[in-house]
Amino acid sequence: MTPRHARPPRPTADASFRGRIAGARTVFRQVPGTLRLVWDTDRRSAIAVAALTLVSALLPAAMAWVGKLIVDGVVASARSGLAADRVRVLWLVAAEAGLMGLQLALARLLGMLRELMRAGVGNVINERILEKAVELELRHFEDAEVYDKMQNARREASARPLSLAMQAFAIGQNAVTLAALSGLLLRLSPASVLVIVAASIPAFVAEARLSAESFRVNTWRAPEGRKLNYLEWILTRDSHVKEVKLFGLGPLVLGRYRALFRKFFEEDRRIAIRRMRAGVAFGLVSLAAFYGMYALMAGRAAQGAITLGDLTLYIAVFRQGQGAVQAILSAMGGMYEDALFMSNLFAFLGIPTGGEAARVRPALSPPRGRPGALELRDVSFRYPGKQEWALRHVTLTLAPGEKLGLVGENGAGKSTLVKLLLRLYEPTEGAILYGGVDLRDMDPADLRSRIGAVFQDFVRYQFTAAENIGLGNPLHVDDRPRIEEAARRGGAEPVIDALPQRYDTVLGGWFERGHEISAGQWQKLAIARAFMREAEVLILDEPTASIDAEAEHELFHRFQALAAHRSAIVISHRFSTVRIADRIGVLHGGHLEELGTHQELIARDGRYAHLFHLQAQGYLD
Ligand SMILES: Nc1ncnc2c1ncn2[C@@H]1O[C@H](COP(=O)(O)OP(=O)(O)OP(=O)(O)O)[C@@H](O)[C@H]1O
Repeated sequence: MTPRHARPPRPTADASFRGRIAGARTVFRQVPGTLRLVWDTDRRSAIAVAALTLVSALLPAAMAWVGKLIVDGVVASARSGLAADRVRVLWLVAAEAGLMGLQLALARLLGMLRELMRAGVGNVINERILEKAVELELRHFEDAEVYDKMQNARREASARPLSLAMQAFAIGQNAVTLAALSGLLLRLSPASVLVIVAASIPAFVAEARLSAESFRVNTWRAPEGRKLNYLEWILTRDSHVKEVKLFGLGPLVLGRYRALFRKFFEEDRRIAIRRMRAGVAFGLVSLAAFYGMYALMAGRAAQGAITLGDLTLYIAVFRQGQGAVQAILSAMGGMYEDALFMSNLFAFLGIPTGGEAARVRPALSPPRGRPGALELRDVSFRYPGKQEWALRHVTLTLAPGEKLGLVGENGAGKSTLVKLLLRLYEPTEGAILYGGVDLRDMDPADLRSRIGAVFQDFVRYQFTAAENIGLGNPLHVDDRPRIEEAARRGGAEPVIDALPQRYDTVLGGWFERGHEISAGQWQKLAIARAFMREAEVLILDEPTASIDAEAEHELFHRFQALAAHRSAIVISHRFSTVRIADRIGVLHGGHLEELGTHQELIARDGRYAHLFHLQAQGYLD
């Protein structure tokens, strides 16, 4: 079950100017880390992009200057009527065409490099996220907040870092362009440089605010986004289709999907409209600034104070300058948004792990080969963030080689006990010892390598039958004789024999040529998987839920023989199964209520005896 957490308060922006500056500073602190990430991923492309960007940055000024020379040349040539002047003009036009061609080629080249980098960088980030996911512990996956962080990071991870780097390049490029243009403009009118910059600032502020809002909305939305994915999943998964059809769930789920989507869409629409309004308003401000200055310069040209070429230069430079300023400001806005998302990614990558590491160094390790005694000393456990105890004061010792049956109603705490034994969680109170060593002092990998387990919700790997078994021991995933032996021990041989390509048959319906098998057959493979390792302790959490009575009988007798030297814990709702265990524990509401042999518990005439007779009666009737 996924624990429900109280929803965090909806984040509100600190609206004060100081708060905003501080917020922006925190956000932009993500920039160096991100750039380093991109740099580390693909240095050669990064250098190439930087060099090409620099060349592109100088082109607008060069073209504006050539444009001015052309106009002045035309005027001069018209006045002089000399052929040499005409030829000079033609050369200038050819030069401008050359510059345009260069610009075009550079833009394409940059586009291609960006595409290649996008794939490379995206992949590296995704790998980091997956590596982190491998590092995370079960408690993280069962924590909705951490889960949301992961989804948030995954959603945006591949695109954002490169986007941020490209925004940084765009800022650099436009800054160089602007500097070159300003150099030209200063000659004519220093005031216009100031006008260009001043007219663009309000647009920038608006853009940054809207970016922050769009980020807040997206982050806030993560839990709902997950719900949306889940609804989509219900309607598109093969495993759900039977119930969806039978109960006619399509319209209901689709309705919920639509309602959620509409809510998202409304928020997006609101932001898009505000963006559009701000864009129009501030665009008009820039336009007014441009035409004001244009009128001024046209007047000066009309008076003959500047040449026609100067006026042309002025128009080109002013337009391009304004474009460059706006590009810088919008790149800064975009960078702000990217950096916000990167803070999400870094937050995910920064989730502290290693909580499972052994408390002592070097970690303790009981002797291998023979099972050790498994001891629960007054163990109590509460799931993180929960008030109720899932296990309370459980004390129990499992002698080496002993087989323990565990029974109890749904929610009694049986699976929780298994999670503690595997050290997927630690006891809130008390301690668990294996071979005399507290589990917290052992390396979890060492502990887990000694345990073979079949979980209630075992996995159906959409791989070959051989891999489905071999994955029980990654070191031997290709070791066919060992896999065959595990299949024999786990009673999976008949399943394999019935498959068209035996061990090489791809199982499940997800991929082409996949061969679907029954729930019981899947379960037999899962049991065989547990036999892939020389486990000291076997844990079977309801291993027989899907297999038929005859197979169950056979499994348990084989199991008794195979597990002769191993300890075992078998959880089952079938009393006919657990009765063959050496001792049986009855869990009730997290308490170990009864413990003893089948005979002892029957003689005691308590809960076990009651439930046993109830089930036996059911069979007899
Ligand atoms: N991940 C979790 N987070 C919070 N509470 C949980 C979690 N998993 C189980 N619980 C709670 O802990 C208690 C024990 O659950 P557990 O899964 O151990 O029961 P069980 O005996 O294995 O039941 P079943 O026979 O249905 O498999 C239940 O009250 C359950 O609601």
